[in-house]
Amino acid sequence: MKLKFGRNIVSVEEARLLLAKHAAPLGVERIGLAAAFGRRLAVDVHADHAVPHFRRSGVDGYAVRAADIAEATPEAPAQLRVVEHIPSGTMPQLAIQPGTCARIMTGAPVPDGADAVVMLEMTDGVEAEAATRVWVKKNVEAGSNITPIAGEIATGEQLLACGTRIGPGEAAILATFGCAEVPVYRKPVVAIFSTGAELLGIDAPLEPGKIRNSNSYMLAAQVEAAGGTAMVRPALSDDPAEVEAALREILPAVDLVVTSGGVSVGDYDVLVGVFERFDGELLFNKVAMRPGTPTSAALWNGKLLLALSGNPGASFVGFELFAKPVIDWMLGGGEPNALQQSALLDVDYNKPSAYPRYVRGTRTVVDGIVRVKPAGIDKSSIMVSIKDADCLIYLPAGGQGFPRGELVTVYPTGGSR
Ligand SMILES: Nc1nc2c(c(=O)[nH]1)N[C@H]1C(S)=C(S)[C@@H](COP(=O)(O)OP(=O)(O)OC[C@H]3O[C@@H](n4cnc5c(N)ncnc54)[C@H](O)[C@@H]3O)O[C@H]1N2
Ligand code: MOO
Ligand SMILES: [Mg+2]
Repeated sequence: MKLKFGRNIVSVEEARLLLAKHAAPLGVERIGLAAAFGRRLAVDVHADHAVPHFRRSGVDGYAVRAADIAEATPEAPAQLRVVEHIPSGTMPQLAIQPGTCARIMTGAPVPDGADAVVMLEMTDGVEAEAATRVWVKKNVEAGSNITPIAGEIATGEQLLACGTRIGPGEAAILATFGCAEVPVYRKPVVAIFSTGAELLGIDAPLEPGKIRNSNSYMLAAQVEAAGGTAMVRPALSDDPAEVEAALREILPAVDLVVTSGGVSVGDYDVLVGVFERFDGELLFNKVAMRPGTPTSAALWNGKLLLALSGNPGASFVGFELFAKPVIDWMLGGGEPNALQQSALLDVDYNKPSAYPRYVRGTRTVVDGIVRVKPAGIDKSSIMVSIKDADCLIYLPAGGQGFPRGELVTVYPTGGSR
């Protein structure tokens, strides 16, 4: 099989579908709630009790029978006998009988017999008698300042769906219901290999003709932002047998392998050689997109291998389009483009393209409208502008380019999904 020039092209969407078939959620682990932020739940969460589970006072004041103070005014306050004091966390001991009340604090259980709580500010007490007698200066409606049992959440209600990412609101729910240990999907471990004889370690001095391996660290940061665990492996040479051996060795220990470089038509484009000799299943080896047209993917012993173009811009974009959704599917997530936005193009973009383009973009919001422009020079060999990208600008194929003011679709990059 000769792949270098004979390749079957698939669309970005087709490529994603091919990957999705092999990117099921990983196993489930139970971890402490504080360690689970950002992870995805592996179960539905239902309320096993009501919230609140007692009638809860919303203010500091007196729990009363509304009928007892129906006529109360500042001039003619209603006098009530205080039968007990109820701090938060303490159950009342006495029911409220006509003519009596209980001093009660915010969040405390309202005693039986009471049907309203009057705020402290609406009452007067004589210092010496304050503990036992109060004058209420205003009437309140029955139900005032009391949250009824289940007023917020009913028993049995579904609160969170399997696959939900655990953020602040989810953390509050899980804590409320005593989920000290949370079942979440395991984080995918992603091995990252760069290929190419020109690559130096990042701690090595520069040598003529060589460069330091920046892609591996860029990709590792992308893996972590996507919710995976990055495992940066030493860069590989241009020898297909050596690359195949390194990939075979790491495969059992990881959930996904991402390589960068060596997928084009060059003499030393080693991944092409690996795909020609290996015993896995090639999923695709050309995608209708720019940059990263030669992006390839294979299935090897049940594990996905994603081979990204080596140019830094193409590696970055390829990761966002393909590896990020794979990692999120493994984490129990769903739709990869859920957070796509519409934005106004802020510059003329005059480069037409035979394939859809995914341009690294920088967004701004002006008067509530999202505007976007390319992040620096839009060339896949350019690394330095990646730091300025917060999205990919999708530009469909064909045409004469796109004028400033055109409404375009953008996909947020990095941890934003
Ligand atoms: N005759 C053709 N030549 C090229 C074509 C083509 O269609 N016909 N496509 C060009 C495009 S577009 C791209 S993208 C690259 C893809 O190349 P590879 O995926 O084979 O990647 P390499 O050849 O290994 O490297 C390309 C470029 O990127 C630098 N690189 C690679 N790895 C790293 C790394 N880990 N850190 C930093 N920089 C890296 C490498 O030194 C090269 O400069 O092919 C074009 N050529
Ligand atoms: O297709 Mo290359 O991958 O543009 O940059
Ligand atoms: Mg090459």
